[in-house]
Amino acid sequence: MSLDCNHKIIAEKIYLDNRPWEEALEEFLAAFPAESFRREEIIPVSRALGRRLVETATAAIASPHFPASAMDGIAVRSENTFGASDSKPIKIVLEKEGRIVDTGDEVPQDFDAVIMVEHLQVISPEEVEIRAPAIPGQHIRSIGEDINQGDPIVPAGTILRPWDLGALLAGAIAQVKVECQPKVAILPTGTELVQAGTVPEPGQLIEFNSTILKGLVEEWGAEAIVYPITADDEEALQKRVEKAIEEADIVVINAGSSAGREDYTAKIVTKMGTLLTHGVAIKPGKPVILGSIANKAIIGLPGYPVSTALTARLFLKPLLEKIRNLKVEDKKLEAKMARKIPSTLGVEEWVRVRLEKNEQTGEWLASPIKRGAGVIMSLVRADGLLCIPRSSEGVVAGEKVEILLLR
Ligand SMILES: Nc1nc2c(c(=O)[nH]1)N[C@H]1C(S)=C(S)[C@@H](COP(=O)(O)OP(=O)(O)OC[C@H]3O[C@@H](n4cnc5c(N)ncnc54)[C@H](O)[C@@H]3O)O[C@H]1N2
Ligand code: MOO
Repeated sequence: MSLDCNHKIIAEKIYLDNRPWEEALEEFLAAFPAESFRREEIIPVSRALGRRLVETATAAIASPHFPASAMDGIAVRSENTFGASDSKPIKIVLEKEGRIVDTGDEVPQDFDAVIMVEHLQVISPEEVEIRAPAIPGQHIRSIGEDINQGDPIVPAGTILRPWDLGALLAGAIAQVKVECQPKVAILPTGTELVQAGTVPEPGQLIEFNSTILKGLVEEWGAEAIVYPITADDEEALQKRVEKAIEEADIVVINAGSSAGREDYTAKIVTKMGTLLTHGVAIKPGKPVILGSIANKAIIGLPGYPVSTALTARLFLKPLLEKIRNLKVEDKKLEAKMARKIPSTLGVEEWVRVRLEKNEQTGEWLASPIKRGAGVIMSLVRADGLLCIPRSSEGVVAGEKVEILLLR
């Protein structure tokens, strides 16, 4: 918008779409074949948690790769122990017939059993007595007991878990070929914003949405690249977007999404690529922007923090899931509404709720929290989100609802 000389507001383009978000999302996802974002890289095993393994990894060495004692005690030759009993104890001369070993130590050659220290009677510093025979192989972890050299350790396609990484390292695999994480550029915008750590003057606001987004992006298995704050300046924003498109697969522009004088996102997407959606029928988060520039995905997330978080959840999460071919499951819970919440027909509304358990019935009771999209504390306080569908004018007290958990 702009002001004419009589200071009246002149509308340039105020209308936004009012599409169902599912329809906008479907069209958006269809614009990006997942394969076009998939790349592979070789990285140290220690950094590969949560990554998809591209090639089956086979053990370079066996584990253990030497016969290892499984207990603290002495290594013996089992043949020297046969016949030992309470009535006929056998003496073992240390350094000759027995060697002291701790758990994990190599069992010296020619020794084929370990007797636990609890089962020894010390006669002198050089001699111990045993009262039961040792079975050959007793308390010895043989070569390859865990992993044989050349054995497949983790099959291709596995999303690597902590113990997968441990097994790879045990098999002397130091590096693995994995799928790259999608890269998400996060561009906070707004002349009023100042970097966290700065004391804000009146009119200035501490920038924090990029930290929320970075956390979400990492939770959803992608790499976040947070850019410095861009002022509300069309040329500056365009330059940032050009750079971000070169560096990332997905560019998230935060704020500047609605119809204000300094809201440039939709304009820039239209100029540089294809604007698919500007505005969906949800509250909060209505002015979301979806598009593409040079085959990269562009998402304009509304600036209010709750709108930012919700629209990221609705549009960025599914795109990352498509690229990674992996769903990050939502946690849900059935609850009963503590009181009535009215909602606008035709708009899907997402309400933050607190949950309380009725210890007698075991039922969960959901109470709505303040609705403002600028109230970050509503997310801090909330246990979950309730979605009131477009077709509904609200929920009534006692109604059974499904809550998307935030904890
Ligand atoms: N005339 C109209 N005004 C507005 C409409 C509308 O349809 N017509 N939509 C409203 C809705 S709904 C939303 S949501 C907001 C979205 O606004 P923008 O995406 O353009 O964001 P801004 O106006 O720049 O910022 C809103 C608010 O959020 C703060 N903000 C922005 N970025 C950050 C950040 N990185 N960290 C922390 N806080 C941030 C910003 O300072 C503002 O206070 O528009 C309504 N207006
Ligand atoms: O869409 Mo806005 O996020 O309702 O306030």
